Amino acid sequence: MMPNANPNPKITSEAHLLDSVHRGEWKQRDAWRALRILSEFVDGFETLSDLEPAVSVFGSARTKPGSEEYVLGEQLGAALAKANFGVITGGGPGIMEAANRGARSAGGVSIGLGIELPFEQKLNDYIDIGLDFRYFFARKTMFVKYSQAFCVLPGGFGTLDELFEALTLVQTKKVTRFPVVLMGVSYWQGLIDWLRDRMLEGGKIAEQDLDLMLLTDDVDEAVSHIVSACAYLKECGDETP
Ligand SMILES: CC(C)=CCNc1ncnc2c1ncn2[C@@H]1O[C@H](COP(=O)(O)O)[C@@H](O)[C@H]1O
Repeated sequence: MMPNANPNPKITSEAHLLDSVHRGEWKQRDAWRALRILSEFVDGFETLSDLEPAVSVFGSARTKPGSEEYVLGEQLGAALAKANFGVITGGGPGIMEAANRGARSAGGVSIGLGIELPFEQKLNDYIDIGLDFRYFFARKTMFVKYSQAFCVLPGGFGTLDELFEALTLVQTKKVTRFPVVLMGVSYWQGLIDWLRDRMLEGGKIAEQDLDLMLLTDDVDEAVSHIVSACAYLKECGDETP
């Protein structure tokens, strides 16, 4: 077994909620937890409901400042801000920080939706509107509800979770069709090939499901794709262009 890097991690509220072992707690505590969950939605709705159009940017928490991917995140944040989009991230380090930093440097609105984690964590230094969530599912609702599009840069499990949640919501028409841009062709191409060769070939998804994503390295292409998709959606509703 791998040694745990932190032998005494804090037990988060979400870990208590999802605990499937201590059944005795369910009856006494979960009803109260429901109220805390509700308050998280209320805070999110109240803080974000006046937000101008925005785009969520996802990507690795581990990307180092100054790296090629970090610079791409900064450029994307700045270009989105110049196109009058607020930039929403998970509020953490890495790509999240890069996109917030780029947005702020271009004079845009920079939003961070942080998450309580078992280890010390604070919002990055480039955020104008910041919220801290205890529950991933409440936070995810905010990303979807207050974004016009998702941009996904290279990342790990968290990034894939956010990408596939968005694609599932669009595919099942739980949200109106909105643009999902994958940035970083060499990083994502293997995944796209696998989706085509295994999922599509195996009949697990439809051809049009792959069309939900634009794959590019080009920040201007990403932003103009989002701008035109948003203009189309405004005019025509959620019919596929
Ligand atoms: C150094 C480290 C692991 C810090 C973790 N700190 C985090 N702070 C905020 N959001 C996060 C964090 N880790 C993962 N996420 C969420 O999951 C995505 C990144 O996960 P990953 O690094 O690709 O898997 C982000 O878009 C974010 O929404």
